[in-house]
Amino acid sequence: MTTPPSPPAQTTDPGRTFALSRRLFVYQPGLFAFNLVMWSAVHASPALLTLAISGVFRHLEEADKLRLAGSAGQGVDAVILAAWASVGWFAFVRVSRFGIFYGAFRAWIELWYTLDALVRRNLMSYLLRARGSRRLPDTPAEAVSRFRDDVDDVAGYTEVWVDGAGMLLYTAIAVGLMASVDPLITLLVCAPLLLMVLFVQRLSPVIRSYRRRMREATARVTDFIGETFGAVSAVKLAAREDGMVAHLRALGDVRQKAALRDVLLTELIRGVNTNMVNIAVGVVLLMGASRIRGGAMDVADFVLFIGLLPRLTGTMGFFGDAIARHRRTGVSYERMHRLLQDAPDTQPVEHHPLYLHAELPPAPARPVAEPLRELRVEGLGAHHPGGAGIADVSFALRRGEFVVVTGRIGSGKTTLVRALLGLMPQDAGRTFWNGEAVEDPATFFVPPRSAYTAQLPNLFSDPLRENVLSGADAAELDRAVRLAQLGPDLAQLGAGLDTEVGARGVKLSGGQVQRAAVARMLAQGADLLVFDDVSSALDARTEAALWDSLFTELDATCLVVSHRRAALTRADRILVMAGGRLVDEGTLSDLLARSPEMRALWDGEAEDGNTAGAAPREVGSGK
Ligand SMILES: Nc1ncnc2c1ncn2[C@@H]1O[C@H](COP(=O)(O)OP(=O)(O)OP(=O)(O)O)[C@@H](O)[C@H]1O
Repeated sequence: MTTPPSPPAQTTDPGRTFALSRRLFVYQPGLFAFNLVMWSAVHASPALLTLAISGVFRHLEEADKLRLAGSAGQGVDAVILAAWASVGWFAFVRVSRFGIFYGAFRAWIELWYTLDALVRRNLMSYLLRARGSRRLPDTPAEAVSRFRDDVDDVAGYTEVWVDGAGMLLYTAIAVGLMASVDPLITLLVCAPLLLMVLFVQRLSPVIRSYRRRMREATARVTDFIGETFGAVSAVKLAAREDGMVAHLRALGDVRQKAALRDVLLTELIRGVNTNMVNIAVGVVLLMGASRIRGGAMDVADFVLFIGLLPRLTGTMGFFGDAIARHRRTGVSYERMHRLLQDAPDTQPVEHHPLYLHAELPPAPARPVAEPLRELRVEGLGAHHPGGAGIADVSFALRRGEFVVVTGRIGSGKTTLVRALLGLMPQDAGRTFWNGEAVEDPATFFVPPRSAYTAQLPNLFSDPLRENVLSGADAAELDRAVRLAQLGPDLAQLGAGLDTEVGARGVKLSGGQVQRAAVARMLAQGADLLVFDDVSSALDARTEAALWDSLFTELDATCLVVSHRRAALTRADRILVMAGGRLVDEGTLSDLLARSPEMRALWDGEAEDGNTAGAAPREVGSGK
């Protein structure tokens, strides 16, 4: 599995990034403003500290001069008092910085996590509800990375603005103070620092490409490990352990080289940066010493320079980094947009309540749906990215019918039910529920109208009970378990319904996963039940018992993908798919009489030895 390269940064519009970020920051304007004030105090207060220290030296120098000039008494005392006042001021600022920093940090964490949560909520909400965007454009690992890294980048970008105001204030004060003392030294010190920032800026595409390669190499290793875990038995069966280890080692080597390059460049820049500060301090020491000797500068001014300089480089580096982060944020917005596909680009920053400090409101009651009388599908078409799919499929399903979709492997059965239910985009056709056109199948075909069991159902890593109920009324539990033929399994599983099923239900057998998924579907009490080949992991007798119990106890309408006789013999009508088209439709006896395709399927099934319930059921017979 390869990770597609990230979209290039230059395609992002910096103005759009500003607009989206602004919308995000004002989610809680009070909290944002509080952060701005607190962090301005944190960043600008060191200038006050340096001023205080410089003040101490200035007063001491003054006292010395007064003493040398022969004056004593009140004048000197007043200056010494002023020096103590500066020390007191220093101590006050120093101590209050602890409090300010604590408050600022708490406020920042609150803001950051709130914005993180908001963006994640917005992405998830769109993925769960949006039309036509249900198929993820990339791998699930990529989607997780959007939720983790890109959301962090976008919400963390607030830091640039929160810190920026304080940094700007500090830079203005520091440069102003230094220039008022000695413009030439200020220029000599600031110019190389500025050049360094520009140099790092020029290097930033290289830094980004090294970083990107490192992330891609890491993602390849992660993906490979994930795939290996998912295919342990296949690897063992094929005796491919050595090959897998060698491949992992090769991926690890590539990752190591990419990581080394990235870290080396970053550390090199950091080293040069730190040394630039040392060089700047050296310049001040050399030039300052000669100026002090010449009387053009006093110790207090000198202290001012030495005190303000180190942080000044930090702030300049910060602004260089801020530009890079702005671009990175733009790229993150673009990636999220790609994940959401058809969403407006403002979707990640929309304002919605988060309930971080309050109880969640109760889930909205399920809408009361009009009971199904007839489902009609006209000219349905849907295609997978490779081009395979279904075209021009039309059929109708009336209340209480048991309709089986059958066909050879790859004939389009699964594609038909998934497209019908809106689980993949349709590219043609219309669907009518009791004569009313269905506008958005994905949000329409949900309980209580319809429920679906996939060919390979997913369970959550929860107790079996939670998996079966999945939000349904607990009163439905026993009946759903019984109808789905899950009862005998409960006796086998040590903890019955309290059994933890493990990630994706790995602690259950294939058949148990399918029966649990069927029970989950039945618990929803839906009108239309759609089964995609659930019989593939059920023995013929259990399958026959499953259909029989549905007929006797439920008033449901069923659309069932199957090639098994247990289902075919019970069908009111059979839809025969071949090459992505509906090639025939009728009762089993009619189809067996006229359709060579149906006869081939029926005979193929007999060869598999699946003969439970083999006698064709009369059309319209009671259930
Ligand atoms: N995710 C996918 N991406 C690309 N092509 C796909 C995808 N899923 C199915 N196809 C292709 O679409 C066609 C129809 O597949 P589909 O799964 O609908 O057939 P099916 O009749 O349900 O097969 P089976 O009996 O094996 O479940 C096949 O050619 C298949 O290769």
